[in-house]
Amino acid sequence: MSRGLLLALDQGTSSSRSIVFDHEARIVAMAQRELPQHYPQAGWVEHDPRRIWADQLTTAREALDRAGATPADIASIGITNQRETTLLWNRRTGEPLHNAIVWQDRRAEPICARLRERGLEALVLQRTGLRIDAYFSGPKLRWLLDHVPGAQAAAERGELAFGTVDSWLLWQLTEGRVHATDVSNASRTMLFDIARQRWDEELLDALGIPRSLLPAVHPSSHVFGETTLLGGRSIPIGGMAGDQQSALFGQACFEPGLAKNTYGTGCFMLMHTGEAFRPSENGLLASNAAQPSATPQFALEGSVFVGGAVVQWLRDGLGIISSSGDVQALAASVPDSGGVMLVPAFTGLGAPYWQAEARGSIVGLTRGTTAAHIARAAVEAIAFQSAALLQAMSRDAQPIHELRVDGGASVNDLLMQVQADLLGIPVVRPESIETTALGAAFLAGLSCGVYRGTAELAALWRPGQRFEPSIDADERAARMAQWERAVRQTIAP
Ligand SMILES: Nc1ncnc2c1ncn2[C@@H]1O[C@H](COP(=O)(O)OP(=O)(O)O)[C@@H](O)[C@H]1O
Ligand SMILES: O=P(O)(O)OC[C@H](O)CO
Repeated sequence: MSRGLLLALDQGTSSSRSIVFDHEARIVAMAQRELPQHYPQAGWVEHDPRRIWADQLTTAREALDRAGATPADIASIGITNQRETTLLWNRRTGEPLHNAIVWQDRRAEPICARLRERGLEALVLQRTGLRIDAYFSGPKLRWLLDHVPGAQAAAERGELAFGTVDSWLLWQLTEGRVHATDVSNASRTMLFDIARQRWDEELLDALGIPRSLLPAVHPSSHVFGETTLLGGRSIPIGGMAGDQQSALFGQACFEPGLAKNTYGTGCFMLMHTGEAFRPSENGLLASNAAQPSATPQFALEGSVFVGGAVVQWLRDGLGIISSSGDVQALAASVPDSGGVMLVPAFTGLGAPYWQAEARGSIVGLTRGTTAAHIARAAVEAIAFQSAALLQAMSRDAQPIHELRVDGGASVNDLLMQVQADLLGIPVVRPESIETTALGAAFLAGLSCGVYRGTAELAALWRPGQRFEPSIDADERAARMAQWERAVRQTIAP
């Protein structure tokens, strides 16, 4: 008899992972492979599409093995992925025409500059919820069509397929039978009308992108296809979503005003905003949330470029800790940062400041400043940046009542406490912080009848630790004002 397990394929920027969940959302087994990064030029980042697929398949087989499961035990597969990363392949041979261009890659900036010169910013914001930026897939695809010899002509003959990583994995799993994506991934291409949920003709024309390249778009919970590559019996692929929207879903944020923050290398904060689309007026991005049905759902998003990475800098740049986990003890060895403020604008500042040229600063140093004060200021900087994002979100949408957290740095209790203090709302860390993969498993389980609806999923979200604010509103306002002063000094020293 089937064990009703769910297999999540989580293809991230730094690794490919596969996790088997049981019906109660508990992890049964997992496997992981690091993904090599390629930097052919300054500002360029690439991944090998074949390596992505090979590692994903290997980890899926390993996870099944470790779970003692056969394909017959797996009710459905969910895919979640690094978003925006752009691939182009030949429909007949399945051969990629180029390495995948990773979301961090800036090479498409001149293409974006031309779109801005043509005055397309308002149209892009209204249709896609996004700013014109090289981050998104559309400009990256334009670059590929311009620079891979013969690509534009082959695309016009209908010979090529474009996809984000979800589409690539689906194509491989279905052995070239299915070319599709979900709304949450499509909404990060800068080519998708997120309210009407279809590819946008005007934007496709503006970028000169042939329609035949594009995948079909479905809700995130949908039977996209099936695969026999994990063994004899075919398994449905029942869910797909971009990783940040998948984490929002895995955190059971199904209602307007529910929000999550993922503390990894950077931080990604998303708030569910319901079924009505309104572009941000505060420098945030709007996208489609992971959708259980065809009814459009939206999320606001803001990201902090340097989150946990500031801790890596303490380790590798300053050498004041020997592993990331040591930062908590060092930062907690002093009661506060002694007036030191660290603004980690190593690569500029993102939302809500959008200061690409800004560079980092440390202010408030005295003769008494120690490594512990710097470490504390670094941890606090992660929380300050996230608090500024949340304030912008609350101005755009509605106040939120608690923040759900996940990601590698969310294990840091001091960081979580400072975050609750600065937000003035509880910060809740679930029992399992594998919420990205869990979101994909939930989506896959819904389309295949393992779960009946989101109410059942909300009951499976298990809070672990809750951090309550411990300072009053006046102190909170004073600390945020101190942060904003430090940011102003950083932007205009
Ligand atoms: N205890 C800790 N306190 C603060 N940051 C931490 C801690 N442990 C790990 N980190 C940071 O978390 C990040 C890794 O988190 P992870 O979710 O794996 O990131 P990503 O998915 O971006 O690779 C690193 O930047 C690391 O410095
Ligand atoms: O793979 P991650 O976790 O670094 O997430 C990448 C984001 O989806 C980029 O938008």
